Parts: sequence; structure tokens; C-alpha cells
Amino acid sequence: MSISDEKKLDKDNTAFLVGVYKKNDEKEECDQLLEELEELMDTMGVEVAGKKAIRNQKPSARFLLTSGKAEELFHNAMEAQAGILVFDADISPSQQRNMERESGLTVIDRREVILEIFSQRATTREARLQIDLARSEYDLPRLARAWNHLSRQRGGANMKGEGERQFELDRRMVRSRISQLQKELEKVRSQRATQRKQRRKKPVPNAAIVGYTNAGKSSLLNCLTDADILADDKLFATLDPTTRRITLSNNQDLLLTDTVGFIRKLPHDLVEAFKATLEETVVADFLIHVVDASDPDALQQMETTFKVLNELEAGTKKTIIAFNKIDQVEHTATLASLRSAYPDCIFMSVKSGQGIEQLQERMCELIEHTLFDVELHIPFDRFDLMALIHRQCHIHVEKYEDDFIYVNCSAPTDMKNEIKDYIINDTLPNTNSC
Ligand SMILES: Nc1nc2c(ncn2[C@@H]2O[C@H](COP(=O)(O)OP(=O)(O)OP(=O)(O)O)[C@@H](O)[C@H]2O)c(=O)[nH]1
Ligand SMILES: [Mg+2]
Repeated sequence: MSISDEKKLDKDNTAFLVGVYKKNDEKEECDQLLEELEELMDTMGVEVAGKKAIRNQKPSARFLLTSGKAEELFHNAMEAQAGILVFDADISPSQQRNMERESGLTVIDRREVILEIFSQRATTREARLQIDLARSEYDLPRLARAWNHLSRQRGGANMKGEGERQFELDRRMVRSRISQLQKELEKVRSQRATQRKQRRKKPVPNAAIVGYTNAGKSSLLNCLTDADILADDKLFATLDPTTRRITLSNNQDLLLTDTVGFIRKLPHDLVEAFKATLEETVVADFLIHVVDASDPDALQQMETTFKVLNELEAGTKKTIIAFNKIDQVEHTATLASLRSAYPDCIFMSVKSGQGIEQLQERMCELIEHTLFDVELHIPFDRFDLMALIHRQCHIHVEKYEDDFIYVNCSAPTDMKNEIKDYIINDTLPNTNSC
């Protein structure tokens, strides 16, 4: 029996949310995170009957909260007629077990909520495998809890021995499932790497759209291409990267990839699980970081995205920051202060189309500085050109042949005019200047 099966038995679909903070100055962030957790519950399809931020200076090993505070909380949840208690903080398997035993409620944490949403939304094989793996790893230390539940439901001393035996069997089964999933994922990932390599051979630069969940990434890709990707006012609408070819205003082709959104406190095993998917971000020539300007939490969300990008070692990539949904920003003063704090960023609305042209122009500029692999035959007497190539390109091979110098290098797009007559393998994209 898996924990998810056990949840299905639970008819109660109403939750009480709890945020925990240590110092007074952490209260505001705790409240914001609780609001976000409420949106996550909505995405998951669970009613929220109430929420509470609790100051707890000394976490207890047993309940996380002190006994008095925990008692009060259980009481609040029951009064609100909630059957599920959702913690915004991470709780250990034993704390979870203790609280469930004490309160009779189902107790889960933010990590489990995100895992649940991911498993509801995953459609492709790769996403399913990734989530199954994260889920199995999450469930493993919690199997004892599932068995506890069952023995409580059925009662009896015999149940205990049987439960323990079954628990051991289950544990072995989950472990072998984890290793099987890892193998399958490895296979899918190597197929993806091959596809990416093939794509890379084509002379088309690529960019990835990244950002906090619900910022408008899929809507942007839909707007720039005629892609028909689900754009939804729910968190984590996109779990799989979708790549589309677009032609910019200067006739430059570009491969644009929409990626999974980030979120604060993204469970680490999910970052790990999605690393392969997010590799699209790592191999991109540049990034478009979409920020929802209309969200009061926009700057925090931007920070989170930077943090995840750093974890993926993509933090130093060339990036266009695009503040989206400016049509929805309530106060003009907010927009004005964002504009003055971020003068080099794009301000746009995918909905109204405002700012999209500027975004395209910025993309053209970045592409001009993108490097492309090219093979050249340079005549011996073009010392000037060789000097330029040495200055501006990454040279992979340089060989003196009978009548020319053979050069295999990565050249910036804006050098095309200087070298176009000497290209033997036209891997450079067709660019005009922007
Ligand atoms: N008002 C307004 N709404 C927008 C704009 N751009 C996107 N939206 C809405 O914002 C919601 C989220 O858009 P998505 O494109 O799904 O966001 P996403 O970043 O792909 O979200 P995830 O896939 O969940 O990470 C949708 O309801 C869009 O219609 C905009 O410029 N203005
Ligand atoms: Mg999306």
C-alpha cells in the first residue's frame, strides 16, 4: 500500500494551513508563503477551511511545535472541520506520525503538496518517471506511518506482527522500485541528450524561458509562436519543456523552450528530479526570465528564480529580465518604481502585446553575440582577418593547408559579414542586423 492509496481512502477534502516562524520579523514572509500555499491547495483541488501563522521559537522534536501550541492547532483545525493539516514547514516523518496519532488528522507538508501537484499534472513519460522517483524517495521513510494507520484502523495485537512483516516487504519493494526508476530515467535522459545534440548541430541558437510559476512563460511562448501550450492560472501548469522554432523580426530563427516554473521552498529532490528537464536551461544560449510584475511578491520570486538558476549552474548566463502582466499592476507608482529600479529590463504584457516588440529587439541583440560553430578557409594573405578571428572567436582547430588556413571556430553572429566569403560549412544562421 502506498501513501497515495491511503490518501484516497481519506474522504475529507478540506485542509487547515499552518505556517511556522521563529522571529517577529519573519511573520510577513510566513504570511506570504501561507497565501501561496493556499494557491497550491487550490491547484491540487483541496478546500482551505482556515490558516494560521504560529510563532514557535523552540521547535520540538515530537510535534515541531510545543505541545500546547500543537494542541491548540489541532483544536483549530477540527473546529474548522478540516481533515488535513498542512504545514508550510518541512516536518520529519516521525513528527508527522506523532501529530497524526495525536490529532487523528492527516498531516502533510508543503513538499508533499508540491509532489502531489506534480504527479497530478505530469503527462510525459520523463516527467512521470521523475515524479515517481521523487515520490518513492519521499515515501520510503514514511512507510511506517502508513502501516501505523492501517493497524490503528484494523486494531488487534496480531495486526502488529503482520504489519511489521509487510512493512519490511514494502520497504524492499519501494527500494527496488527506486533503482528501477533510476535506470529507466537514465535511458530517457540519454535519448534526450542525443536529441539535443542533433538539434545543436543545426545552426539555430536557442533560448529558454524561465521564471517563477504562473509568471506567464507559456503565454509568452504561445504569443511568440503559434504554439498551443496550456497556459493556466494555476501553479505548475507546465512540467515538461516544450521547444518551438520562432522567427524574429529580423528573420533570425531561434529555438525557444518553455520550462517548469520555480517556487519558493521547491523540494530539493524535485530540483534534482527536474535537473534533466531543466538542462534545456543550462544549454541555452541565453535566458528570458519572466517575472509577474503584478504580484506583490515579484522581487522575492525573482530572487528564488536566481537561486534555482545558480543551483543549476546557469546563474551567469546572459539573461533578459522581462516584467510581465504590466496591464494588471494595480498602482502606477509600483510600476514606475520598478521601471526606475530596473531600467535595463523589459516591461511587457503578453496579454495586451505591450513591450513584446522591445523584447524581440533585445533577443535579436543577444543573438548577434551568440557564438556559432563554423569552418573557414582563410587565404594566407588575410592576416587582418586571422587577427580578428583570434580576437573574437574561440578557435577549436587551426591548420595550414596548401592554399589556405583551415579554421574551425565558434564565431559571434555579428562577424558574419567579415567571414561570409570564407565559410566552407555554412553553419551560421542567416542574420541581418537587428
Ligand atoms: N493579465 C495578464 N495575465 C497574464 C499575462 N500573461 C499571462 N497571464 C495569465 O497568467 C496565468 C499564468 O500564465 P502561464 O503562461 O500559464 O504561466 P507559466 O509561467 O507558464 O506558469 P507555470 O507553467 O505554472 O509555471 C494565465 O492565466 C495567463 O492567462 C499578462 O500579460 N497579463
Ligand atoms: Mg507554463
